[in-house]
Amino acid sequence: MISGYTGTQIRAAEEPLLAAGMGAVLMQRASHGLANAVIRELKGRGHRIYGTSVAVLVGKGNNGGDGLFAAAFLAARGMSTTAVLTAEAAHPEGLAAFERAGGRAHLLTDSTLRRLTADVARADVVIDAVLGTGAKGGLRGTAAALVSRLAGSGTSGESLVVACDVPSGVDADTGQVHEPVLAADLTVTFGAAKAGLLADPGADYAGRVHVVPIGIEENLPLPALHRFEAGDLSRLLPQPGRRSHKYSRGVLGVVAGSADYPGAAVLACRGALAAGVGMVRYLGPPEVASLVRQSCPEVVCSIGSVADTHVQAWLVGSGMGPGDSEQLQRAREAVESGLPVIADAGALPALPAVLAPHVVLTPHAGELASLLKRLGSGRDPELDRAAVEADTLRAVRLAAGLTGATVLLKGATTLVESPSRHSYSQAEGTPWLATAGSGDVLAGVIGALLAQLGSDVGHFRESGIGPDDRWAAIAALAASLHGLAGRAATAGGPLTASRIADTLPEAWDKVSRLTTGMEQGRNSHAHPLR
Ligand SMILES: NC(=O)C1=CN([C@@H]2O[C@H](COP(=O)(O)OP(=O)(O)OC[C@H]3O[C@@H](n4cnc5c(N)ncnc54)[C@H](O)[C@@H]3O)[C@@H](O)[C@H]2O)[C@@H](O)CC1
Ligand SMILES: [K+]
Repeated sequence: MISGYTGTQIRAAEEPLLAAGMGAVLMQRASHGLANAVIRELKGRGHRIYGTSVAVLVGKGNNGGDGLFAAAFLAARGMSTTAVLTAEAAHPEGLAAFERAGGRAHLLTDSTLRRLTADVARADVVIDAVLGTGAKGGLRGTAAALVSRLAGSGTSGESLVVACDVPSGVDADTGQVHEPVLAADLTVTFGAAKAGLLADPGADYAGRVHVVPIGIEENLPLPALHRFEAGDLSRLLPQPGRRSHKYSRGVLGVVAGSADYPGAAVLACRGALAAGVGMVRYLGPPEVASLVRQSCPEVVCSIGSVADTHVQAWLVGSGMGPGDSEQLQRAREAVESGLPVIADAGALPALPAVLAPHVVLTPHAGELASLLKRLGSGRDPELDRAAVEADTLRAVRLAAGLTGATVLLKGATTLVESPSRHSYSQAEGTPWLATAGSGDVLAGVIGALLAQLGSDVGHFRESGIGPDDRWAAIAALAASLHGLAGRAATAGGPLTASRIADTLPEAWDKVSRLTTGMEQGRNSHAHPLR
């Protein structure tokens, strides 16, 4: 499990060590970790270290100090180092160490902007150490102009860009982005992962994230965000026992599909079957049921009522529209049943405003904006799709708080939020997953895991996950599996939703073979987060 913390939490954890006079030690650990990560990355790419050029963009605070000390380490390894000071003030000891090591520092002004931009664009490595957790807002003045020019010319695309702690302009707490931001290939972050690196749009700019421990770990509070890793899946995914039978393994009821979108029902059923549910019972219009039967002979179809259908969980809404009144009525009955429900797509606007944690809503950004608008989102009635995308963590938290339901926001990074503010962020997927029907398969996987795991409070408690938060954990496990299946199904080319379902058992099998021992065997100084 990866834990994400807000910048504010990290700064609070640093406080006792700073009070004990350990500030300089923390900065040495951070900057050493940053320099080592740069060296590892260059070696990994087959580049030599000696003679390779590095330009560090330096802000006036401690983030700039980290950058200067790291550049001093790199200069000592024979790299050709240039520091671009974006403010008249710079961390004095850091600057002194950098100059002692033979580095050259230049002040960025209107008159040096053009020349220094060209120098930075030519560097093999660019370290962004302008703003860290102490930033208010984004880059300004000549620093903003330099980064805009680099991004505009595309020249930074040829350099290895490494962000120090966070890409400057990304809010460490929320992942909000203040443009312009230099997109990093790698973010080397100190003490623990920042929540803003694990949520979009911040994650778009962070690249891979490496955590460098600096000795604050025992002061850290409960994390703001969690991310399951393969070892967690191996521990938490259900495994049938020797005496299991199809009913004990979980039965999922599916209310999905319509005359317009019959395929959604098929894909939801395929996702559920691929995710190990004991049985799927489908309720819906005869023409959709007939397609489901043809495509998935395993599914038991009927036109019965929700009340008469014995299941452990319901999936409702995929491929349904506002005109599908009979199906929407079934969706509402499923929610009223008190059983766990995954409510997708067409069901979202049709459900009561106040729900419960065992109801998992799965909107994309546009659907979440509509949901928030319908709920009157209190302080912010203007919250539209763009606003949701610009501040995903806040939007998903708002929705979980207002509805009382568990909310999963689909996207490049999937966020899941329980109403008691237990948050997950999963990013195993690939952009190829953005294909029609992919969300229907995800709904099926969530439904299958709700049916199999929903009643097993103890299973989650053993992992420190409380009863009301287990629904979010189940949704996050499903998002993770869906992402892993998508990644396994593409060799770098297009993907269909059916392939995601087809590949899912293989992805499940692969993670189930992992043991947590493998996780412990990892290099504790560099945790690759994606
Ligand atoms: N506090 C600590 O013990 C440690 C901090 N570390 C580093 O220190 C960073 C935090 O340092 P600071 O608190 O000095 O703050 P930052 O270095 O993040 O930057 C803020 C500095 O720039 C100014 N500033 C704020 N917003 C600005 C903006 N939009 N444009 C221009 N200037 C702006 C502030 O007045 C402050 O001086 C961390 O991100 C990390 O890199 C590490 O060295 C590890 C130890
Ligand atoms: K930075």
